[in-house]
Amino acid sequence: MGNSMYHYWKSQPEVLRQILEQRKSQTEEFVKLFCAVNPDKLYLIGSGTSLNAERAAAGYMETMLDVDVCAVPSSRIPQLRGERPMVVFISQGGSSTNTLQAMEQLAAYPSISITGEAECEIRRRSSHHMLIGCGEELAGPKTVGYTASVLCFYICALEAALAAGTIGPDKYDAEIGVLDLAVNQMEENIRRTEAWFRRNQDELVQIRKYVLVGCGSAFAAATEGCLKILETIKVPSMSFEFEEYLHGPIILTDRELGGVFYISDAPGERERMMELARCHAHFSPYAYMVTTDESIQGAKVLHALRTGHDHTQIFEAVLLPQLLAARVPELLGLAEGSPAYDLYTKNCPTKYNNGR
Ligand SMILES: O=P(O)(O)OC[C@H]1O[C@](O)(CO)[C@@H](O)[C@@H]1O
Repeated sequence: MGNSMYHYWKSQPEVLRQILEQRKSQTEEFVKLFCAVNPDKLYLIGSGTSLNAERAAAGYMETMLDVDVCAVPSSRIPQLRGERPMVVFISQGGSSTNTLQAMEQLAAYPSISITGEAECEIRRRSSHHMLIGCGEELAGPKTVGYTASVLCFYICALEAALAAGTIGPDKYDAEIGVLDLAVNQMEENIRRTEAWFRRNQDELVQIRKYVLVGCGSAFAAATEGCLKILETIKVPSMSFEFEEYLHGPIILTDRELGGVFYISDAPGERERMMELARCHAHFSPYAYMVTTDESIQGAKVLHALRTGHDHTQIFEAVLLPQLLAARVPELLGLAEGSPAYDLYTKNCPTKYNNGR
């Protein structure tokens, strides 16, 4: 239990609270570099869940810092643009070979690395470094590593924006208040997600393919959630932005498709999404809704607490697929990992020195 995915899943509110509390010291190195470089373009570079965290956080960082923020995969480095670009490498384990390669390729630019592991190759090769703040996550597929990475990007943006004067103290306090609320709500959202799982457990173990549909940050969280589902339950799992789903992918709906619909709170959009969930339920027994609307009732409905701010929906929407990934494999008696993954990475390593 101590190193299980479930254990890390459940630890999220506590870890995130600690990151919020220590935000000044944790972001010190980032803020110093940001103020020295005064970048007009910020590149976030990483792989897998780290890449999903970058993508989730980029929009908020851009708004707070008032600079262009580009989230790119380690293996696809573009020609850097801007007069004063700054690079942020993120790696939870700190040893991904493609991120190390990206660091070599971009050695001429001012950069900082952010890692989960305190002792790692990426840190050894960095001139500037900071920790994600979630400690070592020993379970293979990361849960707290994701939400901690997103929060880490958020606090970097807030502290640097305050130091650079892009936002004033009142705005800063208000933004911290929103993050604080989201982390407090996470505790109750964890409880509600577990209760939802218990109510639906018997049918959840039968689902052989998934689609997760959301808007804004719920879509970003759904994308990370799908990665978790397919890495653990080992079934196809797709995420779509709501309106994009209607433009074709909906055609895949059949009685075996499990659908999770994050119902938007925006008027108009909310009704259209509700209708989509009802349409899915018409064809499949596996139609699940996540909503703040208490008037919608039923065992399949998960009532979530939200702050009313899009960027904090990450911390709520990702909980459901993360819990599926943490619990369903054990109920199905599935083995961890895969022979194909092991064979491939033996011949073509993705971690420096096997991650040691
Ligand atoms: O964030 P890191 O440690 O660079 O790892 C990138 C990805 O590689 C994996 O470790 C798989 O090789 C994923 O779990 C992770 O998201």
